[in-house]
Amino acid sequence: MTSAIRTKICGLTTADGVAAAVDAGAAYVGFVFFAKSPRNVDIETARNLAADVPPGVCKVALVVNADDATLDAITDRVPLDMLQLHGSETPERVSEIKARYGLPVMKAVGIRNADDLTQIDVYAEVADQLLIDAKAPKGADLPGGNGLAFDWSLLSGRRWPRPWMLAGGLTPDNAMRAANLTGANQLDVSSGVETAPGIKDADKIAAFVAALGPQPPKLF
Ligand SMILES: O=C(O)c1ccccc1NCC(=O)[C@H](O)[C@H](O)COP(=O)(O)O
Repeated sequence: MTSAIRTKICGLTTADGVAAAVDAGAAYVGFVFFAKSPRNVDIETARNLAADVPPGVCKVALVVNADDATLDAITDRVPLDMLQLHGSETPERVSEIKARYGLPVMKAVGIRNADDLTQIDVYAEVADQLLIDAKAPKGADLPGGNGLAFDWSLLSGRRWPRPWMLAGGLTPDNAMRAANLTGANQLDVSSGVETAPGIKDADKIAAFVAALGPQPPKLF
């Protein structure tokens, strides 16, 4: 039985959403910088939201194939604890970003079938943490945040030399089962705690975190 599971509430866009995540006991809060996303925030909004996050909760900026100018602008203005790379960033680019910004980097790896698992090993060499997510459907507008799960049994019994979190289609109802099946001790959720794309729901956030029991101390 898995216990002591940290949660990341991703795609927060309002002060109420941030407060709901913090009050529920989330270990991470995520801000999405991706224009096509219904969860996209601009830099000033993210700066204001981040200012409300107490110490001990990890503030994560999610970017997709961002160039240095974009990352410079975000990191200059927003007080952050981690960068999440959710595009097709190469291992070399992950290392470059780690060195340039001095922040821990979490690399998202998309999984559809067993062949995709090799990418986890590749990125475990360079990233500080991994986010193992469902691979977006071909032609999807968003590389993540699609509310889709992958076959969790693919991860059963596997271990990696880096901290990692599970994502993709998680909800208050399936979160504990997903953790038990995969061995994940960190879970990330976005759509599963929303009433509509981009609209977070405080009750669903509380239910998601509560479903996993007390939150352990932060890792980053
Ligand atoms: O959430 C988005 O809109 C998004 C946009 C572009 C890249 C990634 C995005 N989300 C990534 C996340 O970290 C999500 O929390 C993760 O994919 C799980 O999403 P969901 O299945 O909706 O819970």
